[in-house]
Amino acid sequence: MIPRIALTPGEPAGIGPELVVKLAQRGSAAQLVAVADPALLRQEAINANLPLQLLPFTPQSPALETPPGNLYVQAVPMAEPGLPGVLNIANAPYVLETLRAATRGCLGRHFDALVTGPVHKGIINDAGIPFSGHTEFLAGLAGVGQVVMMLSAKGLRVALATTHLPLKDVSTAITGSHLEQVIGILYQSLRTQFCIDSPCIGVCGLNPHAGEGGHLGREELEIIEPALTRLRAQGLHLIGPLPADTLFTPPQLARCDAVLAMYHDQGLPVLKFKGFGSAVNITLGLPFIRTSVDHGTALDIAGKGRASDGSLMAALSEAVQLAKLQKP
Ligand SMILES: NC(=O)c1ccc[n+]([C@@H]2O[C@H](COP(=O)([O-])OP(=O)(O)OC[C@H]3O[C@@H](n4cnc5c(N)ncnc54)[C@H](O)[C@@H]3O)[C@@H](O)[C@H]2O)c1
Ligand SMILES: N[C@H](C(=O)O)[C@H](O)COP(=O)(O)O
Repeated sequence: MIPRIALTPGEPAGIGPELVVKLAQRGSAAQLVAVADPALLRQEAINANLPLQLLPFTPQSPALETPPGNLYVQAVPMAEPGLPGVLNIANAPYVLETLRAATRGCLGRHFDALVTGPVHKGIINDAGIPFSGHTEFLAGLAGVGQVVMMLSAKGLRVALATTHLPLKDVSTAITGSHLEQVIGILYQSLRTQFCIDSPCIGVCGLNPHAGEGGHLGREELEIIEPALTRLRAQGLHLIGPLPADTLFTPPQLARCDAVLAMYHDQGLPVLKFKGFGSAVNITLGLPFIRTSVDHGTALDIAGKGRASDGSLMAALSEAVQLAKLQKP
């Protein structure tokens, strides 16, 4: 099987388009289809002094491998030409349209997976479009109520109970039924997508020292522990809730196939310290495979030829592996 992968380069002023052009230089045993403005990709190739031939993508034809220096393209036009490092609200709708087009292709089974480059959440909001991240946006497009963000580095998987939420709203968002849904999706994905028969999930507490028996917060006693008890009764192997600074130590991590952090900056700094540059962001619970890079738009180095495509390569490789598992 030759997997057909949709690639969205993300924010046109960021490093995403450059990384997609770099990735194309390697060629691929998968069919790589950039869902993007062809003029942007051509300009990036000229800037980087790299060869690039854009080939038309026809969803009805059988999937083909991608020769080095080539890229299939499904065209989505930008509103205005972009400059590296310079955000432009006029192009925010373009960024979202690439995601809509790629998602339609995934839902219609024209693509076997979606690999996303980094978007700039701020400029999309500045353009007047509420947007908190791919994870929530793709769930909305797919009509799925709950998905789970998981980042994976060598030897560590970290999933999040809440994603792009102000810290002051985290505690109220962590309800028993929410945790049961999130842990249920994580557990099933570890079994079916990552082939772990009986996964063990380590669950962080929310408060310092997991609440210190109720003296430093009661969410562990009143919400997290009861949810874990209900899930254990269904046969799930769960550790915790443990203080995050205990769970993120080598002896505890050695017991777990994944860690569930209660909020973004409880889990992702640890994951990125371990694997930034080659880690992969995977959305669990979507009706299609979606992986992404572990970094942002890096406006400070856009157009300077310094961006590393390590995480994009890892995201592509993970997507291909998951697609082959799903459709051998
Ligand atoms: N997958 C995504 O869409 C995604 C992920 C993270 C952040 N973001 C968004 O990106 C924007 C900028 O975020 P930020 O500045 O916090 O993080 P960032 O990852 O863009 O940059 C942090 C630092 O890492 C460097 N860096 C990042 N990627 C690199 C690469 N591939 N090669 C070399 N150096 C690299 C940058 O130059 C910068 O110094 C924000 O709007 C944020 O929301 C998007
Ligand atoms: N939370 C992610 C990170 O820090 O790497 C990033 O913002 C991307 O999230 P989405 O895939 O939802 O855009």
